[in-house]
Amino acid sequence: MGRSKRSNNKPNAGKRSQTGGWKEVEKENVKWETYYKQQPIFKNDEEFETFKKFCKEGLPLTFRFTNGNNITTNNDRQKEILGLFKEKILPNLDNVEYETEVIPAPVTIPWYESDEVEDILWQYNISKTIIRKKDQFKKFQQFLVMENVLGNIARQELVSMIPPLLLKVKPTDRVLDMCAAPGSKTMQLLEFLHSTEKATGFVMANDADFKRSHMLTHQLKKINSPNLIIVNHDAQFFPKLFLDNDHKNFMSFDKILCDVPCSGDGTMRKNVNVWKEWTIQGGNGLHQIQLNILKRGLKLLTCNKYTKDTNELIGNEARLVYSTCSLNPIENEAVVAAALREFNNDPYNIKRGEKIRLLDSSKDLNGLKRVDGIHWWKVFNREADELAEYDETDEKCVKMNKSMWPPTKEEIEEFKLERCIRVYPQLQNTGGFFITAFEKYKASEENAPKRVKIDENEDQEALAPSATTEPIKKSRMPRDFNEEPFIFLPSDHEVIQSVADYYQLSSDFPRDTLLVRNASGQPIKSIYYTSPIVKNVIQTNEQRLKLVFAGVKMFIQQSAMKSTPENNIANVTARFNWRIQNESLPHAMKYMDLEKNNLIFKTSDKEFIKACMFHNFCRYEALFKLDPAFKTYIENVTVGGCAFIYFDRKGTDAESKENLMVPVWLGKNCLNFMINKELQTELLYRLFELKFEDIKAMQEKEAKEAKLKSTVVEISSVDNTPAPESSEQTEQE
Ligand SMILES: C[S@@+](CC[C@H](N)C(=O)[O-])C[C@H]1O[C@@H](n2cnc3c(N)ncnc32)[C@H](O)[C@@H]1O
Repeated sequence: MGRSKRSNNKPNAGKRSQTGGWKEVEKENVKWETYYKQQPIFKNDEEFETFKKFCKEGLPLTFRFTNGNNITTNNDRQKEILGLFKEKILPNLDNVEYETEVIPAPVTIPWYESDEVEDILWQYNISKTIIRKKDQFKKFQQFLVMENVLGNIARQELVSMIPPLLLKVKPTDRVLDMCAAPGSKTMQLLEFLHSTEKATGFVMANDADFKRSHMLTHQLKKINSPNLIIVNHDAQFFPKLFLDNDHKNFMSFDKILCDVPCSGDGTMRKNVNVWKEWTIQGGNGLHQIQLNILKRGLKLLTCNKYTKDTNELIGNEARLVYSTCSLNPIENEAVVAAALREFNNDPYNIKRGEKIRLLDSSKDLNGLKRVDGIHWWKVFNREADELAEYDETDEKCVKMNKSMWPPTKEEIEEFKLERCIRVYPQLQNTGGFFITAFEKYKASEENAPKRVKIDENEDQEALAPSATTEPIKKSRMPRDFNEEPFIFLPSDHEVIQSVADYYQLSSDFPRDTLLVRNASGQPIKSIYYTSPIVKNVIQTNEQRLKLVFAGVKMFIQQSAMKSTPENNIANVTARFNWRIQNESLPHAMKYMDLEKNNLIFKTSDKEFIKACMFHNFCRYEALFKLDPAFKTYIENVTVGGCAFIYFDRKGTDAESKENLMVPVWLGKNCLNFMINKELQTELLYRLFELKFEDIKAMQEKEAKEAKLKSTVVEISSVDNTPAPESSEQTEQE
């Protein structure tokens, strides 16, 4: 393997010293070493030394080809970008020489399977430092960054991808990600939810940290899912949500991810400060909160039911995955054992006949090298005293919890902690991770206690301030005071009527799931679209949820034409100022008839598309010359509004090329592709094989010219606002 001490010890692995110089973190920690050597994790010192050696090295690069925001259509984009990587980038990465090393080519990871596309996950044993230093990698890095920004490639540590895989999310699932920020696992959950055309379930991503919960919004925008809800709660007290408007039934979740806060000692290859900061107290101090979050998750989980005679699962399997990026048994097996012990002995659960157990995942993720969970471990206090058992009268046990100690002999039999998964850095050159899957089930009826009527109020989860059955007064509304509200528009609202008419959306377009985010409740700037289930969850639980984000921005009003009482949008016939946001087009497209919709101009002419894409404002005369059919189209369409160019690439090009539909703004004399600068770059590279340098030069030239003409070219703005007023200005000049 191309691993050299020098190349993998990253120079940025440190912190500025007080004198201003760069101080490298020393990759040694005696407390950590002593602690782990005493645990029954590694067979002998030699095995520990191998572990330590890997912990000191930089991590390989891992990247996954996703379907980006193309989630509701087919996998053509994913296949095309993967094909491009294999054809144009990969050949340059084979056995690259660097100083005295030869770095082998990237390899695929077989256990990340997708039904549709092969080879979606890659690992390349090279550090970021070399990538930046060596010119040969420049194209590869530009490609990675470009596709990552657009959400077509996910950069995520290999082991961090395991928990969502084990959750086995289906498009119909109600999914809760309890500790979600920064959101790399939520991305995967959404990818799985949208693995078929129609996702009827949803993913609720939660984080207790207010800022981090807002960060999730930014991160997850890449995937632009109308089935996502972002909330901000302490997961220990996550509120029980109602299922329906009459507030009679509580909702349970089919899949729950509990990727809890942890000491992170499995991430020391990436987060070098762990070497400096690791203490015994770090893990000990997190044990209780980890247990509380896990217990809350188990409470909210759907209970699996089995047939009486054959013990077969009825319906879909519900499961919860608990994970940490730590290898410390106090944060892992001790938490899992305590949850099993407490849940299965809780009189409330016994009364309901509900139990929990660990699932056997040994047949899952075929090819992943892993080690079984452990049954016993040593417990140390912050002074590193080894404590044989918990004694509340012993001073040494202050700040310790009884649940930190290993299970009894009987419990070992019952708990099956070997079903937990431990992944060590040396097994397949990754970080360290701990993962285990739980199910909640009803004991088969022969053994179950007689059915008893359950009084929900007995449920101790009233712990949660917002989980009372009393209606919550306005002053106690959990949403943050400064947050804009989420207000659904009535389905017969005139603006909805007008967008549906203008874009010729079919009658099954869900007109009642569009919302606005302003106090007036009127569509002023943007209209967001959610899936029906998301609308139901939000409306039913308005008083309980601290909602951060939901919905994808679908319609945006052009600032040039504000809707006023005098200028009633419904009366505007010559011009229409609500455009469709490019990223949300895959959702809207489902309700458009591509054959009959006369806003769509179809072409398979590469030169035509190139001309449109190359210039921010492309004059019609030039385009008429390239494709005379476009003249007829323009003569019959309303200029001064949004329309679409559909680029059919199957006819002219080889298979597995993505057909593209792009929103355009039609001015009086020219056309403007409404895509942002990042997508413009990507498409010019992907479709026309232009070099990055040439694309950049072209974009700079366009921007300069636009400036010279004092136009407001906003093609690069985040909102990809095409600024029709600027088209107008350009045309007038
Ligand atoms: C290990 S990180 C989660 C990583 C995330 N799952 C991912 O893959 O990107 C733990 C997260 O838990 C959040 N957190 C800490 N305490 C929490 C609590 N009581 N409830 C919910 N989230 C919490 C932290 O803010 C942090 O973002």
